[in-house]
Amino acid sequence: MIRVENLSKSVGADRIPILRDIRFDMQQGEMIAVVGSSGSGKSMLLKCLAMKETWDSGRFTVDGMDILKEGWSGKQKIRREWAYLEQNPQLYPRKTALKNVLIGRFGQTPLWRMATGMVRSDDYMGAMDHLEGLGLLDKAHQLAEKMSGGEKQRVAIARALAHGAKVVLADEPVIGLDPHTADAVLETLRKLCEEERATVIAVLPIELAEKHASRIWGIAEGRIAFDIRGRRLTQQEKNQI
Ligand SMILES: Nc1ncnc2c1ncn2[C@@H]1O[C@H](COP(=O)(O)OP(=O)(O)OP(=O)(O)O)[C@@H](O)[C@H]1O
Repeated sequence: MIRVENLSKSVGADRIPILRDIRFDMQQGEMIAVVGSSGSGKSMLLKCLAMKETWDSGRFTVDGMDILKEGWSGKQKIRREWAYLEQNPQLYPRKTALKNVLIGRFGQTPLWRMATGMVRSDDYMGAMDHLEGLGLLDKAHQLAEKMSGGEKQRVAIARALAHGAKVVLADEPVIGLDPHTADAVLETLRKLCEEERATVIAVLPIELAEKHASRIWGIAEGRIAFDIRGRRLTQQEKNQI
């Protein structure tokens, strides 16, 4: 179980508040969509959860561990077990899509194998399966630098899946994708939740959130304005964000 209590974050010399008193519990297997207008704090929320940004205050409990109190080892737990997919995914430009996905398994691969570049066949098959699931089988041997933004996003998702991430934090993972591919990517993430019991938190447009997510958080002025499950947004909720 993951619990966040009173997460607040402000920035700059003037301490402008960006996140205010965020609190929630989430369980394994949930697919949570974060919706809200531009500048409402969606990306900052994901960055704080990924421990890419410091917290001003709050409590963050994951599997019974008090992440902020644990300091470095708390941060390491999140970095090891969670995947953060930023808007512009960081890939190795001179490596192929497949190699970029396999790099995601390095945390679980012996050092000598990383050094020699020898990859287990089940790692290879797993990486190809993930690329296929995300519609990238024909791009497996293409250099990352030659891929479009949407393709790079999908390689980054495949890498997170190959890494066996327990929680995937995805900032606008389907931006720029055609509707068919966007649906396929979100289906893949949903399957990950259902079959592997992973948790996904993704910033999405409202219509895709309603179609694919099991839970929707509406963010307004750095607060969770609503937290709903298993239904579409009401007009009143849409007006809140
Ligand atoms: N490092 C920073 N310094 C100053 N202001 C920041 C910083 N990071 C974010 N902000 C501000 O915090 C607010 C929330 O930013 P955030 O990127 O979380 O918004 P968002 O909801 O993800 O927006 P978008 O949908 O446009 O990506 C914005 O007003 C942004 O300008």
